Amino acid sequence: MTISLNQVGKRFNYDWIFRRFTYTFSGTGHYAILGPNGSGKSTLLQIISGHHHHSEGDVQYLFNEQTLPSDRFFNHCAIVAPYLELVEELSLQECFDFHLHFKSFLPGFSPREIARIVGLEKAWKKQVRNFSSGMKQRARLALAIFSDVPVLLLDEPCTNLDGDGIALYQQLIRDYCGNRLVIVSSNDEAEYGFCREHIRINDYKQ
Ligand SMILES: Nc1ncnc2c1ncn2[C@@H]1O[C@H](COP(=O)(O)OP(=O)(O)OP(=O)(O)O)[C@@H](O)[C@H]1O
Repeated sequence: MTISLNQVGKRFNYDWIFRRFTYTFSGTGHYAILGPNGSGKSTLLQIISGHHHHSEGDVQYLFNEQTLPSDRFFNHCAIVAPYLELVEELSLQECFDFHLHFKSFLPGFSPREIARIVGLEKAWKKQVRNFSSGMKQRARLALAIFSDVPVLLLDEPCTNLDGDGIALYQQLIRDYCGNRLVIVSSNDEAEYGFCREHIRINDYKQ
């Protein structure tokens, strides 16, 4: 997968959040979008994912050397982000079943096995509404990282995780993300330390 942004800018009302962002994300690269609070990291990730529309410039997706319409990109990526809510009424088991209507898991992994790997085996029948915030984040990570997709978009992926949770996240990245395109929006090195490419959003103000 190749994602190319050419002269992309985003404006909310009269405020430009960033401008003239030109960059290509490709192959199995690992990229970190860095910058202080409110600088536009999350907004850029949401433009890449298609959740937000850009105000100027072009975003193009290339898959198997063919142009992918932007409304099809969603099938090829999985997202972890604080604004993406789990369905609170469902149990973890139901959550995984629901997810499987849209995306498959990596070959060889059953939902139960995935729950065990992320330390949620005891919560299998528990309603998500009764999960702690860290348990919800583990569930979000599980659903995204074990999705059989070539692109992972991670927005503040260690939000609400304790030390063990952060170590788990880093292990999941090592074990399952080596052969995928990963873009992390963060200002915490524990979240993006594995990324070789660093993009500073503050370089794209005006
Ligand atoms: N829907 C919106 N309407 C108006 N302004 C918005 C909207 N969404 C984001 N913004 C503004 O865009 C700017 C960038 O926000 P964004 O969430 O992308 O920052 P961030 O770098 O991810 O910050 P943080 O590190 O705090 O998560 C902020 O000034 C924010 O207030």
